[in-house]
Amino acid sequence: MNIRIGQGYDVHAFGDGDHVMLGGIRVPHERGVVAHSDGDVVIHALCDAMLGALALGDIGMHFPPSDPQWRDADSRAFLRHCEGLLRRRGWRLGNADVTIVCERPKVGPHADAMRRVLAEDLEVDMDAISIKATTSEKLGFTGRGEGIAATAVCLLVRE
Ligand SMILES: Nc1ccn([C@@H]2O[C@H](COP(=O)(O)O)[C@@H](O)[C@H]2O)c(=O)n1
Ligand SMILES: C[C@@]1(CO)OP(=O)(O)OP(=O)(O)OC[C@H]1O
Repeated sequence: MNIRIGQGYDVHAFGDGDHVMLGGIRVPHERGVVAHSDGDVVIHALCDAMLGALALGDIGMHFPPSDPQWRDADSRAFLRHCEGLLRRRGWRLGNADVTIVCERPKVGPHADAMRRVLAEDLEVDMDAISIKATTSEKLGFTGRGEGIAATAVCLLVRE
């Protein structure tokens, strides 16, 4: 088989702070997120999608929340690690598609900056990375503004 698919999902609760990290971009917001690392749900969901495609477990198995080494970590390091795992096995990322779920912050104005950062870390063209967002129409935990979620799917390819 020369293609593999993976999917990932991540949630962080909002907490104290003045920004959220999304796709490696610092997005100003009146809340931060509660997390062991920098709490970047986009990158965490993307890592889980890539690890899922490789059947290599999940992000918590590679970077345990119990390990102080990852406290306040820049999630881009996790992404680059996952990229190395797939490349060493002969795969490359075909494309990835991410959906961020929150009422706020507004994601649209930052989406291209996120795509640029993620494409750089994943060593692919920017058009291989899609970032979308939706509210949940004020329903559920995202709708009440209690937290932020992201889902990701990716396709791995090899010739
Ligand atoms: N945090 C968000 C949420 C949504 N968007 C953009 O707004 C559009 C409409 O959202 P609905 O939930 O009302 O469908 C959505 O398609 C996104 O383009 C956003 O940028 N940031
Ligand atoms: C990223 C890690 C790093 O310890 O911790 P968190 O920042 O809390 O994020 P989560 O999405 O719960 O993933 C688990 C961990 O791998």
